[in-house]
Amino acid sequence: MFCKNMNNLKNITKTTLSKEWARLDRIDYDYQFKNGEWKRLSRECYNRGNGAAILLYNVERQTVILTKQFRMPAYENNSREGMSIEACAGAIDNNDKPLETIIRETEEEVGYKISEAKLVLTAYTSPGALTEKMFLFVAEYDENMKISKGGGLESEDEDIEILEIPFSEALEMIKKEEIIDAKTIMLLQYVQINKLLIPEKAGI
Ligand SMILES: Nc1nc2c(ncn2[C@@H]2O[C@H](COP(=O)(O)OP(=O)(O)O[C@H]3O[C@H](CO)[C@@H](O)[C@H](O)[C@@H]3O)[C@@H](O)[C@H]2O)c(=O)[nH]1
Ligand SMILES: [Mg+2]
Repeated sequence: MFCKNMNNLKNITKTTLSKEWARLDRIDYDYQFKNGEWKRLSRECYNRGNGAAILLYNVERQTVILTKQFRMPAYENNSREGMSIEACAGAIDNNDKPLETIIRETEEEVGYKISEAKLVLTAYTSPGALTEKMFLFVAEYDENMKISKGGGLESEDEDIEILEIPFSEALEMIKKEEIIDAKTIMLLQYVQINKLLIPEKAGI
């Protein structure tokens, strides 16, 4: 069996090593190196589906909305880094579209009702280990869109603090390594590079 568009890949077999919350598969495959030699290789792939994230920004206030929550994998890596500051994000349920997911997560996690969002980046977050592809959005927010306190779903054991912080401070937090989540850094830098938040726009 050959993989789509790849004639240097064949005989792919999949063994599920673990299937609880998500699925860990070992995938074995024959791969032909540039020198022509074929080798049987093996890679573990963790599959928890795809994800969506959003950076909410307000031009008048020059602020962004972020979340703060405990992340066990980050704590496991470095116990001082367990509390993670991130853009609002959620896993995409099987049949959902990324936009539907992010509109729902925005209400659940930060309490803002948005009706539209702009897809600005699509990125594999860790393509050597995760199957996950992330869809990254931006949207403007204002206080009229705040319809609930947010904080995440108790039924899902979510415990999310909502932060509204000046954009300039968020950029400083990247420099100080207080924001170390990749999707969040990408979104903040997208807003910076594309000048979505600049003082002139706010009339400052
Ligand atoms: N029991 C159990 N529950 C889990 C596990 N992993 C996640 N959950 C539950 O599933 C919920 C997932 O919440 P979401 O808001 O949908 O996802 P997320 O954890 O914020 O993930 C988002 O960010 C991740 C980190 O950047 C992304 O990896 C992911 O794709 C998504 O965008 C969590 O609150 C938790 O209740 C697990 O291993 N075990
Ligand atoms: Mg989330």
